[in-house]
Amino acid sequence: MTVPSGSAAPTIAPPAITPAAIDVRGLVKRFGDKLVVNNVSIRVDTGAIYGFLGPNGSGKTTTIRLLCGLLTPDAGEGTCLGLNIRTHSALIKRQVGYMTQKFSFWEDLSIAENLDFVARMYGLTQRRRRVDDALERLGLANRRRQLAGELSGGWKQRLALAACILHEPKLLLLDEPTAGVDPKARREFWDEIHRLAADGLTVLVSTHYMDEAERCHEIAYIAYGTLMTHGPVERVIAGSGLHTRIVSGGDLARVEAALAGHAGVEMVAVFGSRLHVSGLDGAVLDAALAPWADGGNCRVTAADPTLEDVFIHLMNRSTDNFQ
Ligand SMILES: Nc1ncnc2c1ncn2[C@@H]1O[C@H](COP(=O)(O)OP(=O)(O)OP(=O)(O)O)[C@@H](O)[C@H]1O
Repeated sequence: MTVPSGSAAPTIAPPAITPAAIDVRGLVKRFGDKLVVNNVSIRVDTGAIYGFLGPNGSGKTTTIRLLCGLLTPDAGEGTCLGLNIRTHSALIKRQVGYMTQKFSFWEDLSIAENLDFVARMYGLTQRRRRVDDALERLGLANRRRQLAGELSGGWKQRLALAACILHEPKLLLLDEPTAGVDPKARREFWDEIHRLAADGLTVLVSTHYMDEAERCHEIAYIAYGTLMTHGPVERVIAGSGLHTRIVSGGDLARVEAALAGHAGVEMVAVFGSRLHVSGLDGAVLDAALAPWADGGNCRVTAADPTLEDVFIHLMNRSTDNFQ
């Protein structure tokens, strides 16, 4: 391309730097002699959906609470929404919407009445406008008069989410928000979360579902207080160092039994008519599979590890020091 003489050379715009919604370093939390959060540092971009995964009771909820000043760390520092998590927790809390695992409604009140009740409880101004906005945002407007007790699991979760955004928070904390909800309702719930994030809301969500993890912009895997990996899903998978082979055809149950516990084979599991085999060294894996690929009638192909492969691998490598 030629630049006409006399005109200024085109300038290259610098990459957009998103301010961090959360930026914390070295967070530590103990309950009694149990080290529940061990030196965790995390940065979450504004408008990002950040997922927390890990075994039950391994510190996900505690970490999320520390990140936004709902709990005070024993060590560590940082900011949430630009405010110091130690000294400004009251200010942070006002800008946080928290959907706990146990949201409760008044079953005999309608959806709109439940939301109005929540708005009154929190002393919000412009209640009517806020309730109408939340109903509209979450596709609940047509159901506003339906009793909460009659709602299916998916709609109940939406009502819970509506209650969390009534005060127009900047940060949403969702603690396993779709546990027990069917796949279609879960997908719709996540569509809503993406719409909220697109409008600038930052979302921290804990989940045990792989498909939900894959819908997060970034994820963190926490096992027994330790942050084992974090980043965008593709980077977490690539950084795992795992190699995976798919075995099909032949007597898969026999292959599985032979490979379980075999040196170099970290994981082996049947998925329908295919066997997933993963390990840290591709050559060792191929050597373990050679008798089945060459002598047997199995087909062995290389594949990318899935997120589930990576998480099971991480879980196998971590030790439960909470017991
Ligand atoms: N207030 C508290 N006092 C004492 N122990 C606590 C407290 N809160 C959490 N714990 C303990 O800290 C550990 C981590 O709990 P946390 O709820 O953060 O885990 P989690 O990963 O969110 O679990 P889950 O997936 O089951 O929801 C658990 O052993 C739990 O029993």
